[in-house]
Parts: sequence; structure tokens; C-alpha cells
Amino acid sequence: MAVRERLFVVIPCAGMGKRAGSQLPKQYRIVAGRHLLYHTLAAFDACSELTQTLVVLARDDAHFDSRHFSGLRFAVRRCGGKSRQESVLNGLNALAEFGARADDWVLVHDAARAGIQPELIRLLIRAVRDDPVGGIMALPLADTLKRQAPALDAVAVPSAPLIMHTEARADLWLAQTPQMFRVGMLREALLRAQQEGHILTDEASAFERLGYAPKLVHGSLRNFKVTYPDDFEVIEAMLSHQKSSQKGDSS
Ligand SMILES: Nc1ccn([C@@H]2O[C@H](COP(=O)(O)OP(=O)(O)OP(=O)(O)O)[C@@H](O)[C@H]2O)c(=O)n1
Ligand SMILES: C[C@](O)(CO)[C@H](O)COP(=O)(O)O
Repeated sequence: MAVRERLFVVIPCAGMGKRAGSQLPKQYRIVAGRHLLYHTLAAFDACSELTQTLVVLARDDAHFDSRHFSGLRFAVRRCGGKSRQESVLNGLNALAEFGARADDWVLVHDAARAGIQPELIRLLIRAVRDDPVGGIMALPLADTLKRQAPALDAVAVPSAPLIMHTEARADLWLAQTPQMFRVGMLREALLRAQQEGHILTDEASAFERLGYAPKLVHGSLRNFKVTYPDDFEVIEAMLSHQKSSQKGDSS
């Protein structure tokens, strides 16, 4: 009988959250009564088909406290790098400690995408599991896309940027996470990009530059990346609502 490859998860969680504008890294901000990271991990914990979730923390992380995450299945390693790309690569290397093999799958998911839900994770797994390359959760672009004009000169900077032109939006998608690839192939692709000095902002790009075409799996707006100060109001409303409707379901 053929043995199915196992499914591992790497959660890069070593960022500073500079764009969120607070001292505390955003993954530790309290949202709907828990750390933002808790909500992300709870969604993966609810998927029993996942073998191991590994959270990649910054080496000097002074905020992580396992007591706030009791009841959730995951491991942490303090192997975060200077960039997300480096943190993911270090996390993939650390997966060997948990018995991950080159043919196993890994789902890489941003700690900051706390709106992820078990159904979305399963949707991606179902869509990608038989693919030779892998795939990512993404959303077709819904808005009109403008390219900003370069600032004319440093002295007379206008109060708002100006539009240079409108980009054609057909066939454009917004990449989200999870991004699901084979452990070995992803490690090799990221390593190669790093050695060749390419700065990548997601895992799929590491494959695209080698000529592969990963799958786009239609995700959900719920799974947005908490990035700017206003995003906290949105995620708070979403997760509080989810919590109260779950309470309602169980009473
Ligand atoms: N050196 C880094 C940088 C980012 N991340 C993680 O990658 C995910 C996506 O990155 P982003 O949203 O940009 O987070 P930050 O880097 O924390 O935010 P900012 O760019 O605003 O500082 C986050 O979960 C973040 O913790 C990481 O593990 N290691
Ligand atoms: C991986 C990602 O979430 C896909 O949209 C995104 O590229 C991460 O970018 P960031 O600048 O590290 O937040």
C-alpha cells in the first residue's frame, strides 16, 4: 500500500511588526482575548491530519510564553532570521528534528494571518495534495489597480501620491498563505534563491523563478494579513464574532 506523505506546518513568527506601529510585535497583541498568534495556531491545531506545527521565533524573542498557548499542539524553535524568507528556510531545516522527509508536504503560514480557519486549510490540502509542484491560497484582485507616479523632486513632495497609470487587473491574484510545497523542493528552491541573492516575499516565487507553476487556490478575505494599525479593529471584530457564534453553537 502506498504511504501518503505527511503534512507539516511552519509558522514564521519572527517579525517585528513595524508597520503595525506598536512596540510589541503584532503576533503578541491581544485580540478577542488571546494573543494574535493563538488564533492562528488554534486553526492548525483543529486539523488532526497535520503531523507537526513548528513556530519559528526570533532568537531574542522576549514575549513568547508557552502558558498562553496551553492545550494547543505545536513546537517552537528560536531560529528566526533577518527576513521572512530566512526564517522559513531555518524552519524547514529544523523540521528534520521532527522526522520530516523531503517528500512530505509543508504548509507555510504567516503568524499574522489569524483569520485562517480549518476549512480553508483543508481546502488547500485537498486542492494541492496530488499536484507535482504545490500551490497557495490566493484571492483574485477585486479592486482597480493603480501605479503610483515617482515623486517629482524631494522638495515639492505632494501631500498624496499621484497616479501614473492603471494596471490591467485581469488574471491578477493576491497571494496569501498557507503556501503548500514538498519539504525538500521548497528547501532547495529557497536555498538557491538565497545563494543567488534573490529577495523573495513568498514561497511560490522561489518555484516561479525556476519555471514551475504552482496552483492558485481561491481563499477568503477573512485570511488577510494583519499589517497596519487599522487591521486590528477588523481582526478583533472578526474573531470576537467567531468566538460568540461558537459559544452560541455549543449552548
Ligand atoms: N524576519 C522575519 C520577518 C517576518 N517574519 C514573519 O513573517 C510573517 C509575515 O511578515 P509580516 O507580516 O511582514 O510581519 P512583520 O515582518 O512582523 O511586519 P513588518 O514588515 O511590518 O515589520 C509574520 O508572521 C512575521 O512574524 C519572520 O518570521 N521573520
Ligand atoms: C507571504 C505573504 O503573506 C503573501 O502575501 C507576503 O508576501 C508576506 O509579506 P511581508 O512583507 O513579509 O508581510
